[in-house]
Amino acid sequence: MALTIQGLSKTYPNGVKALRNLSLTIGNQMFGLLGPNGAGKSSLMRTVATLQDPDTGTIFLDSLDVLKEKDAVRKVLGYLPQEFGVYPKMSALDMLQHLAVMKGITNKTERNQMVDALLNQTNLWDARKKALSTYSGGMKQRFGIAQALLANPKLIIVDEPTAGLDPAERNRFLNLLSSIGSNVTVILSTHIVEDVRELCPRMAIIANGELLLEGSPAEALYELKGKIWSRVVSTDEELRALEASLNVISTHLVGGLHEVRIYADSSPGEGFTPVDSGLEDVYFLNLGRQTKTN
Ligand SMILES: Nc1ncnc2c1ncn2[C@@H]1O[C@H](COP(=O)(O)OP(=O)(O)OP(=O)(O)O)[C@@H](O)[C@H]1O
Repeated sequence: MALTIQGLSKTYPNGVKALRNLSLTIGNQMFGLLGPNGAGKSSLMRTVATLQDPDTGTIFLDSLDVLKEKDAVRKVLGYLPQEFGVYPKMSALDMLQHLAVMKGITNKTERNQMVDALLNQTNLWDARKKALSTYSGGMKQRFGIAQALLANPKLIIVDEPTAGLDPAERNRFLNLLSSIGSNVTVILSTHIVEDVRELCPRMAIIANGELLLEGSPAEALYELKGKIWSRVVSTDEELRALEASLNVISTHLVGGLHEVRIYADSSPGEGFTPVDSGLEDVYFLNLGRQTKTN
């Protein structure tokens, strides 16, 4: 299914402009929505999930008008919100059964099969009778995916699912996401560049409610080929001097020293070596461009 978002704007009653004339087309692939905290990702995801209305704009899921035909959208939607709420003393098994009934799966045999399959798929079978409140962060997120996959959704939205997971659990979670069928549109909203690099053939970068880039990570990386230069600087003064004269994309501390990454068509000066571009360069470069134009 294709999701077509056009001219979406939202200003909250407190005056915060969360979405500014945002347009995006999301096809049948895992789509990475990348942006820093406060970019507007959750506002966009909640709007697509029919939980809030924009001030202006339209959203279509194929020919379905998302903002008008909310019940029809909810039937084909699986959603893992950023805050999944309070985890009850209920077991994963009972909770999934309950949610399946709410989703209208009234046939008991069908429901049991679906719930058991999801518990297996999300590797929660052994813990299915334990209270959700006792689950670790990673188990909770896997349960979140299990409930999002109930009733075979055509559109799945996961909002910042890997934040706070340890590396092993994050890996497990990303593998689980990538195992979701290719006939489903999955939107992965995240501020973690690596999540998008590992999983998404298409992506968008948003910040401050605006679309900064839409495309494939591979294309975006190709555009930076040969234009990223790195150097280590040892003092803050040196760093500030570089920041004042060059297009500094990012600085990282490596063993207590600053490793500076620069965007330039040719060598920016002595001591710089050309380095492979990474998706993080694409991300920071786009965020930096926005800061400069605002
Ligand atoms: N209900 C609300 N009322 C007022 N302001 C809001 C509301 N929800 C979000 N905001 C503000 O809108 C902006 C966008 O928030 P949003 O949660 O959509 O961003 P985000 O990209 O998901 O970031 P985060 O990762 O921090 O959740 C932020 O400045 C946020 O403080």
